[in-house]
Amino acid sequence: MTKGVDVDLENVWIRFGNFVAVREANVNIKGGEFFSFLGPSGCGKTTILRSVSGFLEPSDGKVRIGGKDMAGIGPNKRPTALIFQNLALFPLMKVWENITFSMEVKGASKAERRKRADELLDMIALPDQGEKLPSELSGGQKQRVAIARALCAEPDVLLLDEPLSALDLKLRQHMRTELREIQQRVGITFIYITHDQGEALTMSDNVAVMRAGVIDQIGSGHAVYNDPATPFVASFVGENNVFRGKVKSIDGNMALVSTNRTGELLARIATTAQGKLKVGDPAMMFVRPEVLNIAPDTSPAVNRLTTSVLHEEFEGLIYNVFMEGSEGKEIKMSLVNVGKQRQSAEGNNLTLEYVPEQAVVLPAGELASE
Ligand SMILES: Nc1ncnc2c1ncn2[C@@H]1O[C@H](COP(=O)(O)OP(=O)(O)OP(=O)(O)O)[C@@H](O)[C@H]1O
Repeated sequence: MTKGVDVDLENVWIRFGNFVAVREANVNIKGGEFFSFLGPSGCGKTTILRSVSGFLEPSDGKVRIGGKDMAGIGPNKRPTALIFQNLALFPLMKVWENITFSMEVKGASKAERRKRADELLDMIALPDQGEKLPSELSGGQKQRVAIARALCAEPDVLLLDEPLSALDLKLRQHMRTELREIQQRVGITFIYITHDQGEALTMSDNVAVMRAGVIDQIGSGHAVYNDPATPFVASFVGENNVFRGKVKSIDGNMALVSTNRTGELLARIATTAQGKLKVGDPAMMFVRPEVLNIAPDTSPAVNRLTTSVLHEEFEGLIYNVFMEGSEGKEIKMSLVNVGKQRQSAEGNNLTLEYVPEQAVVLPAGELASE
């Protein structure tokens, strides 16, 4: 099987009439990487994928695969294979025939096809299932057969457009691990489209977070979660509490933000804003639910906020405590369940604290809508 090749988008714009679906996309996807485009519905993820697969030409800019400019090269001539949400296996063909359909079209012998099907069935951990019909497989098994069918054509790049969204939650979570394992086994470039941040973070080497046609950030799951480049990324990837205010002072990479309701809050300036954020600038401070804690009486005043508890919920692994925030938004704190029944604080005031380095300050900007 071929190893993956780089996929590059250079200054790619895609317009439909006056509507800009993708704005100035610059992306370098390394050969053999699992790369995801993550963003809400309608942000342009599928449109980007279509420009890589060749079903759509960019209005401006270049798509390169393996360094080669793809302009004017149709989908059948590109070293890519595409997997959709609706897999559409051929219902009357056996699993092994489904997998090797592309070889049959090219006139390969039955013996060759059978041999290749067995290799691919091993690859997707479904040995000895080749004689079954698709209707005799589970949803997850069908998904794996669709992947094997796409891999049979020996693409350099596999494009996956929300392939797990039709599966139920448990299977979806299981398939994340499977997909990642298959990708590591075959070693080719996977480009994955999803609006599910859990999927993107668990499987990807790198993630591009998109908002309304614009790529806000490209980085590892760790980077986009812990060091978001924009308020949109901070509020779209995972859960976050946001506090609005103005920068009161800056000391190195730390900023003190005066907020309207919750006093002065200290946090680390996000990497992209370091050296740019100035005293007096409108800012947003983000602190994740798992970073908040109940403050002991001795903690320093700058990392503390006092607010009233509205309600609590028990989720098994964690207790979620919802408190009064500003602008009608609740503040959420998640406490790990250590096996002791928690005394509910509903109706009381709580003073919270956090480690300032684990909270992030960004210039004020657009948030993701729920
Ligand atoms: N052929 C087209 N003509 C006009 N507008 C289009 C066309 N294809 C897509 N769009 C618009 O471009 C935007 C991006 O669409 P796209 O399908 O890429 O979104 P997406 O991020 O994949 O969303 P979803 O997660 O819902 O599939 C949308 O506003 C969509 O309406």
